[in-house]
Amino acid sequence: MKMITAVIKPFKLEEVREALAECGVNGLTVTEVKGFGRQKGHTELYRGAEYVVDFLPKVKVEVVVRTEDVDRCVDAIVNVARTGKIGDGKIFVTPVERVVRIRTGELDDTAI
Ligand SMILES: Nc1ncnc2c1ncn2[C@@H]1O[C@H](COP(=O)(O)OP(=O)(O)OP(=O)(O)O)[C@@H](O)[C@H]1O
Repeated sequence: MKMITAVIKPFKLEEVREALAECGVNGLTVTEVKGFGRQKGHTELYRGAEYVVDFLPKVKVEVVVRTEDVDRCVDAIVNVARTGKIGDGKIFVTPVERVVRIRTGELDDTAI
């Protein structure tokens, strides 16, 4: 099993959720985060003064999938989250050792 962590532009969340649902994903976790990549921050005007905003709002989507489903899910996220402009985000794939469904005690593949 692998954890796919996608940091995306917030307005892309709904499309990413739909794309993952079409891939058979049954659950995921969403967190509002801030970050920067090469995009860095930008300058914003607030009450007439200029402020440099160091961190931009992003959405982090975490989804654990079977290893054989990783490529399909990653492709699905890339396809809908890409605008072609800087700051489209990143996807990280990491190993997951164990999953437990608390209600039933089911484990791993059957618990995803
Ligand atoms: N190396 C990293 N580690 C952890 N989070 C990262 C990393 N790089 C980017 N992020 C997260 O992803 C978000 C979006 O990154 P961003 O798209 O700006 O990356 P980039 O590499 O600069 O790509 P682009 O050139 O398309 O802008 C960042 O705001 C940050 O939250």
